[in-house]
Amino acid sequence: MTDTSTLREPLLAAAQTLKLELSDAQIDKLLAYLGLIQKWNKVYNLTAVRDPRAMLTQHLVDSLSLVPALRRHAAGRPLRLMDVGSGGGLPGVVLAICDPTLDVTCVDAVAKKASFIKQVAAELGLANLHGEHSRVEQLKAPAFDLITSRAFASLLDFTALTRSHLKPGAIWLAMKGQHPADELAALPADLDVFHVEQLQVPGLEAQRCLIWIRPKTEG
Ligand SMILES: C[S@@+](CC[C@H](N)C(=O)[O-])C[C@H]1O[C@@H](n2cnc3c(N)ncnc32)[C@H](O)[C@@H]1O
Repeated sequence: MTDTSTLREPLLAAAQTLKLELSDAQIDKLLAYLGLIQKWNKVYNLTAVRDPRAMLTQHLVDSLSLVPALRRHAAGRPLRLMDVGSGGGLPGVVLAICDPTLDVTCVDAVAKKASFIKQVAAELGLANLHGEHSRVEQLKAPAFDLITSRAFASLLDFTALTRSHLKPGAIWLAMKGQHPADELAALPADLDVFHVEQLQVPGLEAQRCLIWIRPKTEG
């Protein structure tokens, strides 16, 4: 596996800034995951970011910024989560590592990316991580408590394509850059955007926010 030991200190510092408690084993797994992305990037075409330090900040720490909010919401409940358009597993793999009570399915339309997730699950011993090769609109799977996405689609497409996969009472969590006013305005009236949360990503100047949505009829 690629040596990621020089990234341990910056990762620990980022976790501390996010006030995120992570065990040594979780830090080890996050670094090992980064090592697997670096090792297999050319084969699986996972990310355009090549520099390991940039990968740490732009992908791993960016995904980690979602974890405090998710822990607050899950409060230790064993929830089923789908990360749609997960690509190389962002944020799905990071969530599976940081919260073992979540059962995480990473769905992607590209077979190689779903294979990479299965490989990560096997190599890191993550029994709560699954890779599914499917367009999400054709996915056959039991319903989920939470559906996340990062750099996947507009809020309208994200919610429309995945609505049939929500359990009663389930919610969507969309990771976005700048506050997406136009995308929010395009959502149908039967959806409730019940929280828009600013995220601070240590080391990133860019704006980030998290959009919490649920169906009004099932809220
Ligand atoms: C820009 S990438 C983002 C990957 C990852 N979430 C990230 O933040 O790095 C978008 C991903 O969505 C996948 N995708 C696009 N349309 C899809 C669909 N209808 N169902 C499942 N995956 C899809 C693509 O194959 C691609 O891997």
